[in-house]
Amino acid sequence: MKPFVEARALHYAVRGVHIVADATLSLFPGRLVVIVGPNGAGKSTLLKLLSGELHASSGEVSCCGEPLRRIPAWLLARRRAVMAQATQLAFPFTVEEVVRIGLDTLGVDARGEAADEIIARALRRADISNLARRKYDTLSGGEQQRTHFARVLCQLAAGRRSESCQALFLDEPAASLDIRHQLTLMDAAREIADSGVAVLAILHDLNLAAAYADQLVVMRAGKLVASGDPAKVLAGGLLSEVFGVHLRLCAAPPKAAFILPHGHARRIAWSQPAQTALRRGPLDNLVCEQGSEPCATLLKNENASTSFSFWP
Ligand SMILES: Nc1ncnc2c1ncn2[C@@H]1O[C@H](COP(=O)(O)OP(=O)(O)OP(=O)(O)O)[C@@H](O)[C@H]1O
Repeated sequence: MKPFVEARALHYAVRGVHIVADATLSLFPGRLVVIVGPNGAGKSTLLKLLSGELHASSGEVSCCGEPLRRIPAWLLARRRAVMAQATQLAFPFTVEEVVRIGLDTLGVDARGEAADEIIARALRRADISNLARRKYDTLSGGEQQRTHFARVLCQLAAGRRSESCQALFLDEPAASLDIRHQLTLMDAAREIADSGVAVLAILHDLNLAAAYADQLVVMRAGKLVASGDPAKVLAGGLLSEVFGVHLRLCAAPPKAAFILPHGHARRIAWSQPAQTALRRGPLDNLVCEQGSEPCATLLKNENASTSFSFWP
């Protein structure tokens, strides 16, 4: 399969400081790539280089085999949607108007029944239909984040009418979300990837990264220091070193589960078989068990057995 977006030997420097160095990465249709790494590692900068928002100091990014910088903005808007880490809005838009921007950027008819249906679907998928008429600047942080997710869903849906291959870039899309909306958003990202879109997400939550990524990329100081199957990347000692925290492996638990942090007590990330099982498993089956220790939430899936990583 050919990559949809391909970056080779990318460098990006500001005033002689290398923010991204020698980054080579391909995004394939149907695959969800997650980038993790400490603050300032260069993750957002790399996402901007791959999405065409920034141009590399050296190296090349191509999309469908064409150099990204040669693709006109109107066509790029149809081929890829970007949810930035933070978005400032200059006018007092309603939620629906912000989501409609996803259509306006494509230069397509943003009025009419078809457009309304795309917008309604995006609002529903991001669970903000009830907020459609609210002013964006009166929303909570998580509601604003879901509004921008709806906007990019809307842009992708409209762009799909003319472009069969697309990419979705998500920069910390779940940072302000509660656990249900984190899972809902990542489920949607997974579904979008499964529909043939190349998805790249930056996440700080290693649980989410482990649960949803097809490929996990670790960045440190501008460089890609690991890339591959999440279970392998998480199981090695690299993450302890990169994040400066102690990580040790635990024995397999009796049931596959996704355990969320309880205070600062523990963080657990699942290996690939459990991720697959979890994705397919029911999310309404909530129990609370982990030996004698309490844990905040545990999503149980009876069918899987697995090992997991444990941050005490
Ligand atoms: N235009 C710029 N001028 C100077 N420094 C910059 C510029 N853009 C980014 N940087 C620096 O480059 C580094 C990487 O920034 P980037 O936003 O890509 O990091 P990140 O990995 O996404 O971090 P975070 O997890 O905190 O969001 C940071 O130290 C940042 O301060």
